[in-house]
Amino acid sequence: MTTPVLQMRDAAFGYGATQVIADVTLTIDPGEVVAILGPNGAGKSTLVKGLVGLTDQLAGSVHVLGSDLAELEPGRIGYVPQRHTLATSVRATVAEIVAIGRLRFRTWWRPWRRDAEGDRQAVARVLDLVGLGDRVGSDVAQLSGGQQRRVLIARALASSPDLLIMDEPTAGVDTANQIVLARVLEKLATAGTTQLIVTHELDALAEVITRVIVVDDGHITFDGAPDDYATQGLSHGGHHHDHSPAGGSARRRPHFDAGPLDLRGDHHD
Ligand SMILES: Nc1ncnc2c1ncn2[C@@H]1O[C@H](COP(=O)(O)OP(=O)(O)OP(=O)(O)O)[C@@H](O)[C@H]1O
Repeated sequence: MTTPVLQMRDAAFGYGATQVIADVTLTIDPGEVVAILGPNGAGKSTLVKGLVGLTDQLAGSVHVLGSDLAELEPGRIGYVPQRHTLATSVRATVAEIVAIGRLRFRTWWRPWRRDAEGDRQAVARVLDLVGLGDRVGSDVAQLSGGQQRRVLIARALASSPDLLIMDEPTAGVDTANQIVLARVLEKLATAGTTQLIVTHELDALAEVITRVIVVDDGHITFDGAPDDYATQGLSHGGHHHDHSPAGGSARRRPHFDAGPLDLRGDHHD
């Protein structure tokens, strides 16, 4: 039996004493590409931010590949925040931003010893993957919003995460760039990258999604295959209450022979 990438039981998340989302029980297996849908303010961001320590876990258990979330080594979960671009007065090149994702592979006891060639290759590889292989040396401020979003995806991928979380990756991006982004996510899915994507634009990502979770008013109200969401979910106004915690009916990607991205390079000591 494969170890689930993510396993949550009766988990709740919020801000300090304020609970925003509760009773989250779900299992995500390797290779699944899960869309999290739901109205504004439902608690989608609060849920995914809880997985990277940006909101507080207030109840239940959360395990990532068998490890308790509280003990998880940084970088195991890649995170692309919502509505975030790289417009800044601090100048940085695309490669410099993406290289931040490599910090996971520096050791605290020897921070100066780095595998410069391994880092360079990993950065080049993730930039190729997101279609920005020719922009390595560009100033990020010169890139479009959609391209900056792809730089952030590359930065998250540079840490070779077991799970890639993206909060509304296609929001505020024009249709042409949405298509480019959808292709990037498809490529990642083919490589076996497990993805959790908060989105309002399911249509743009229809080809890549293997499972849909709907969050409404701080609870999961649907968890199942995209086809079931399309047929049952819509006919019930998007609020299907036959909640299947283990996602047993979720469609699995029929083929993925490549393993998850491994960009660790030579970080052995
Ligand atoms: N820093 C915070 N402190 C307290 N409450 C917050 C904080 N940030 C968000 N909330 C509250 O948490 C609730 C859920 O917000 P969240 O951003 O998770 O929703 P969402 O489903 O991601 O919405 P959207 O689609 O608009 O991004 C909202 O009622 C919001 O007011």
